[in-house]
Amino acid sequence: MATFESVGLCDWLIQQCKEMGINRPTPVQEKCIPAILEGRDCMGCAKTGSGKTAAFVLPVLQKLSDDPYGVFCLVLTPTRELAYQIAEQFRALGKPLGLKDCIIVGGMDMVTQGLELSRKPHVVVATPGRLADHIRSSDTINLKKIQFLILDEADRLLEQGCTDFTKDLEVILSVVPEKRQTLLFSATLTDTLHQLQSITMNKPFFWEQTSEMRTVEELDQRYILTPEKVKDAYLVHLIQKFQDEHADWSVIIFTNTCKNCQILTMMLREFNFPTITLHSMMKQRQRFANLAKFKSNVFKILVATDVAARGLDIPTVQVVINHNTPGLPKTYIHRVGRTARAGRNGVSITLVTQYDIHLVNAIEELIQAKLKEYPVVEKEVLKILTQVNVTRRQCEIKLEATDFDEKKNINKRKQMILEGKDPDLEEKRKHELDKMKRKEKFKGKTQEKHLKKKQQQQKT
Ligand SMILES: Nc1ncnc2c1ncn2[C@@H]1O[C@H](COP(=O)(O)OP(=O)(O)OP(=O)(O)O)[C@@H](O)[C@H]1O
Repeated sequence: MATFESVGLCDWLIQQCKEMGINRPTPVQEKCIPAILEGRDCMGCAKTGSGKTAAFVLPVLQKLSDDPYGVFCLVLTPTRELAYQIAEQFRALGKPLGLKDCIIVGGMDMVTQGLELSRKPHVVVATPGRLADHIRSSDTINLKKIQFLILDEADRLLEQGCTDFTKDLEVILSVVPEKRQTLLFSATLTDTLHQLQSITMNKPFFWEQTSEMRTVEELDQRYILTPEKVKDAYLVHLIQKFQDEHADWSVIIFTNTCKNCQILTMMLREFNFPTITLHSMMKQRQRFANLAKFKSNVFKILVATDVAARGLDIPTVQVVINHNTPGLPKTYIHRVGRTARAGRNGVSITLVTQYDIHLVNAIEELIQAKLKEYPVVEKEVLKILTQVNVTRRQCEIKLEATDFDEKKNINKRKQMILEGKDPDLEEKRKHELDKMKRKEKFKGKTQEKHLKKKQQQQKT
């Protein structure tokens, strides 16, 4: 069995790991640490909660202690909360070095960040958008001598999703040296492999955990088939059950929109469940504060959008509930990976409507496992159905009375302007597109009707 000595770590780091309760390397650490210490680029693909962060933090710290100078390492990651979490790992493991780190994320003061950057931290952990803003607006940021560029959740950084990082990445890549070590990590690297390989320079060391299943064995993966209208009653029923039977468990509920997040939080609070929320329409300070309250167990239930789907490491999370079935199987892997971390057990329950069955099939194909039905006494759920739906409606009305939608609209327009688009023109385009889609749908339906009529006529 490998040890931290056998993978090449020096004594002070081994000691520091021990102090943190980390005694033996996990497989991703065992394979990737020696390659990184050798000076190779590295791509590591291992399941959620398998210790990928320490797989890059430890060798970087070792190299840094050999030759500490200037900005040594740049880590990019898709979310602000994750940036803080990674910086914490650097700080904890690098304590004996007196490591100086700097976190550059959106939603925080740019001037303070600029000052911190100018003090030459050893490690910069950043979200791409804000770091690119700093690079564009100032020539004092010097990343020309970094030795390591790390892309955590690398596939997310390179995919063109709703938050598209590719332009910001181009800006960042244009100011870092060509001669560097590039390290890419994620639980879902393989489908963006080609794109990722173009970022690494010298033939990277690639390691992927070989195992039939893409999710961890300690995770009990369940589903509940429910009509859309009964979903919330199931949710309240499940939360009540977990509260009654396992008072110390923490639960994350994932949902698809910020508004839904807000409404579900309000609704669960009406039922006196200690609930808190995390989504991208909140002020950044509030996001951090809510996450801290959830981590410290002050609130046991977190309702979040996919902003919390990747990377967050909260050991007390025993249950993940998907209030909506994720459209992308990859998102499912990351969401349910918030529980059953580092060898612990966990349960995930996905609420599935009759329209989502194809999504479940796609998920099962990717994870190479079948979800099992979660047993529920339906009678119990139906008992609370009316009360839950009335409460939800009341919460919707309450939220409509606030400026939530207006804020959302302003945020959307702000984002478009930042992306160099004209919000009015975009709105017009969207309107036209919707009109065309409606027309097509109508045409399809009429054709279908016509066909059915014809078939009936032929039968008679
Ligand atoms: N060798 C080890 N032994 C025991 N625990 C470890 C070891 N390495 C890391 N851990 C712990 O395992 C937990 C999960 O690690 P980490 O957050 O790095 O997972 P990950 O692989 O990056 O997951 P994700 O894909 O969800 O981001 C952390 O709490 C970390 O402290």
